[in-house]
Amino acid sequence: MVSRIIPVDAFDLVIFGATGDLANRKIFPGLFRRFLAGQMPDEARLIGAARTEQSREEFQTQIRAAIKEFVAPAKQDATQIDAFIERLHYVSIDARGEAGWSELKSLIRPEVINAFYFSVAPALFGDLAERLKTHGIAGNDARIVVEKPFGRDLASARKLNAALAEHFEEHQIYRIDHYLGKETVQNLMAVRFANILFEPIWNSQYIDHVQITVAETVGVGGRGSYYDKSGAMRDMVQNHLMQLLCMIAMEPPYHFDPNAVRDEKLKVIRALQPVPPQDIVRGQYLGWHRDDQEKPMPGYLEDSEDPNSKTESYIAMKVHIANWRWKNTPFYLRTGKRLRARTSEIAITFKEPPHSIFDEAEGSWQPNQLVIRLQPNEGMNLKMMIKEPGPGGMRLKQVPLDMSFAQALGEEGTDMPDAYERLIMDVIRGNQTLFMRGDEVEAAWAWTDPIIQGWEERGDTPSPYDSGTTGPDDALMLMHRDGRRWRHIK
Ligand SMILES: NC(=O)C1=CN([C@@H]2O[C@H](COP(=O)(O)OP(=O)(O)OC[C@H]3O[C@@H](n4cnc5c(N)ncnc54)[C@H](OP(=O)(O)O)[C@@H]3O)[C@@H](O)[C@H]2O)C=CC1
Ligand SMILES: O=C1O[C@H](COP(=O)(O)O)[C@@H](O)[C@H](O)[C@H]1O
Repeated sequence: MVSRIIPVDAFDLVIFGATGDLANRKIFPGLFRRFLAGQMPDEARLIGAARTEQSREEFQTQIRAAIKEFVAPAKQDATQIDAFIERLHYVSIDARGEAGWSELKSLIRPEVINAFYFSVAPALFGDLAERLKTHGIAGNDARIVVEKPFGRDLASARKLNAALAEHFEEHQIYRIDHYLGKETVQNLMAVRFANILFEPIWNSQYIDHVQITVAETVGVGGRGSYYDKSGAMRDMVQNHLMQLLCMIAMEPPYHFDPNAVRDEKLKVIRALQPVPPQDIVRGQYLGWHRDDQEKPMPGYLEDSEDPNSKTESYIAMKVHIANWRWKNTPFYLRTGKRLRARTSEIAITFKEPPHSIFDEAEGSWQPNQLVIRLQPNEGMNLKMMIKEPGPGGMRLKQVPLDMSFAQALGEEGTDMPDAYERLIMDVIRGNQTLFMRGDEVEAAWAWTDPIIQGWEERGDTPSPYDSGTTGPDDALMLMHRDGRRWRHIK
């Protein structure tokens, strides 16, 4: 079975920052894959824009190389690449200058969908928004797509929102959080709201706690200067982990509709309790000499190039949501770089049955757990108690009801669009459900800011941890002292 392709209408998509890393690694390769999938109409036009002076042909050569490097060899069909490349145009534009805009205007067809992807530093968002309007390029139906980071605190996020709002309505603004474009993250909503099984027990009466883990093996090398001003809290928790938490915690929206979904997420963010310092562990990775590598891998302080940096590359925290559904069910979040494995998952641990009828089974009982694997091997695992087979009496054993989406769905489950492809196509379709609304981003910063300010005021230093491990030992204590354990990162 092959996945159902929903065709989009004709469009002109301008990518500002077309010579940059994100455009080359994700955006253009993703657009090529959508082209291969037959989702791009013949009339689609893709226009790259950046300051670099180059011809259309030189830009086409750049994107050819990007496709070669970042698209799987099995998809490298020369005829298809030629056909895709034909759709590419290039305009040299400085976001802060006036040259190039009339050339861009001449390429934009007002009768088709117009979208403008700001794949540039956030400091340029306001300049681009303003010039798109003053040069009469973006009409009232045009869409703009903005990348993260959307601010570094509440004040800067408000400023960015205000700068965009001067020229565009909220329904035209698509704030990207690429986690929302991941297949399994959307599956969370299907699992919760398309099945009757879970909803009656989806609350603090039945759920003991929730663990959200996004573990990475990569360090911050190459992005040290950006990351050092950000840290795991701003880079991952304020956005990606927050969105995962919202998907688990939100009330059922009345409809799968952009504002209905985002209203419910916003309520969750607003209900997040302040987090006291004892409920947060920050870490920073140390250098590592792996047996299989000749050279030692640098520690965070070398990667960040600031030998005194107090920025965290790891964070674990216990979060409470102050509402009826979640009172007394903690959410434990953790994310870090240079950990043992690349694993992203959400684990929901249920409470024990109110009374056990199996006296002999005492001690062997383990809680039901629903584990939703976001990556790798996307799928779900429901851990259940059954009788241990054999004549040994009523002894209980925990077994997994494990489903890998790839296996369950066959070809349909393996050839999924990646997050960026899906989100760009949603922009063209005009569907904002998987994009963050301005008030949502501000609410997330309003919760994050006091936590970061507390570290800065106290001069907190992150705990060092060995690369290739599960993070600092203090993070184990965060759970142990509550009589709980983190799931193993493997
Ligand atoms: N790379 C990634 O994996 C991710 C990136 N992001 C975000 O995406 C955005 C782009 O990131 P990335 O591609 O890595 O950045 P790069 O530094 O690699 O690229 C920046 C792009 O902006 C262009 N640019 C810079 N100044 C101007 C200007 N004054 N006018 C017009 N264009 C300009 C540059 O081209 P030129 O010099 O030719 O003008 C280049 O094309 C950033 O906001 C980043 O935070 C978010 C998530 C992941
Ligand atoms: O936005 C970001 O996400 C990546 C992790 O994304 P994934 O899709 O590979 O899980 C992270 O490495 C990066 O620091 C952060 O900016």
